Amino acid sequence: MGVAEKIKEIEEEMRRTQKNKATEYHLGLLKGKLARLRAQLLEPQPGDKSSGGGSGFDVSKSGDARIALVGFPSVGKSTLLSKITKTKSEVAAYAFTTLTAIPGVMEYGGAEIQILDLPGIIEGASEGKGRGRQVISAAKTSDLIMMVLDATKKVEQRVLLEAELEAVGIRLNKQPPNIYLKAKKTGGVKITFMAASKHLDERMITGVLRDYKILNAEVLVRDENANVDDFIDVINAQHRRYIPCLYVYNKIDCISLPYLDQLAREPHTAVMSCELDLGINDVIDEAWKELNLLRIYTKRKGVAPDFSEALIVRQNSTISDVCDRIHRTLKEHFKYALVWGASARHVPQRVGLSHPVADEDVVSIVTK
Ligand SMILES: Nc1nc2c(ncn2[C@@H]2O[C@H](COP(=O)(O)OP(=O)(O)OP(=O)(O)O)[C@@H](O)[C@H]2O)c(=O)[nH]1
Ligand SMILES: [K+]
Ligand SMILES: [Mg+2]
Repeated sequence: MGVAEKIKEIEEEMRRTQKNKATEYHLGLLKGKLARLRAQLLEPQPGDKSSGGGSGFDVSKSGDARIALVGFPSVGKSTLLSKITKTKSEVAAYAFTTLTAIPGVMEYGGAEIQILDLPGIIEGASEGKGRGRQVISAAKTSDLIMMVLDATKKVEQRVLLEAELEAVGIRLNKQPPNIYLKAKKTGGVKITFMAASKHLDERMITGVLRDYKILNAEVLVRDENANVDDFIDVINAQHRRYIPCLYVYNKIDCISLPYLDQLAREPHTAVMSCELDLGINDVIDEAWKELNLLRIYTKRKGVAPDFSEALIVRQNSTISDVCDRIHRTLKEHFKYALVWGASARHVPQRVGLSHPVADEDVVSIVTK
């Protein structure tokens, strides 16, 4: 029996099994097996270069971040790319207009963001239907997934897409589980719970580990809410990607106002109409927020700041990180910095290396 058939069989058994306290352990083991088989499916097959699990489209990363446009056919991914970048990607009313990854560059306040237009995917994509596997592999390399949805279609489209991404190890808007796992050579399995766990116990953990042939390990469960899915994610950490996701509903020109209002209130969601040029800027602003990056503009003494080029740092960065981005040895000569912007209490504020910066701050470094 091939891996794909084994997966089908387990999925079937899980569907047949009623969910209750008595079957919890059995279901947990099945989930572990399923994740193990899916990981096998993602390993590149010998002699299989293009459709192989691991490989996406051959587009090199560029700029400060990459956003992947993922969605069913004809939801308007290429229309959006053509609107927000200088790249033109073919747009048409029929499904699978886009057949490969089309990169474009979006300028955003001095930041350069690569936008990847991708072929539409369909249910079964994670098992390799259509270009599904390649599309998902490309999505896995992105810093943000923009899930483009057709506001006129059923809400289930979103759940279906999420399940496809989930199946290949993408976790949307989620932090890695707070569980420590280290395989050992000897000593058996040692499990410590930092607090009484609501969903995990020793039997479940050792049972799943045994299926992965891990017989010696140290496990530390730090989160009382962690469940067996989280534990399986930790075992399969090398195949997991935790990626922020912005749900973008397009074609709002075709839906009612109350429904539009309802969609717009969902978390991590933005709504737009490429046709009427509505909401596009909000989509871009929201995407920038989800990326968790900060734009810092540098200023030389006596000269106006240069807003055409931003230094990009991660959220929670400090002046120290900004210095590192400017030059490797700048900190050695650092005296103080002047900051204008949201992070400054008064402008300009004189600060040290540990001062946390905010998006769109203007920073001037004064050296000894
Ligand atoms: N009503 C309406 N139609 C739109 C909107 N945006 C795009 N469309 C139409 O939707 C159709 C599909 O657009 P595409 O951009 O080709 O969609 P896609 O997601 O790239 O499709 P594939 O590449 O085939 O996966 C085209 O006929 C567009 O003109 C919109 O905001 N409102
Ligand atoms: K299309
Ligand atoms: Mg397209």
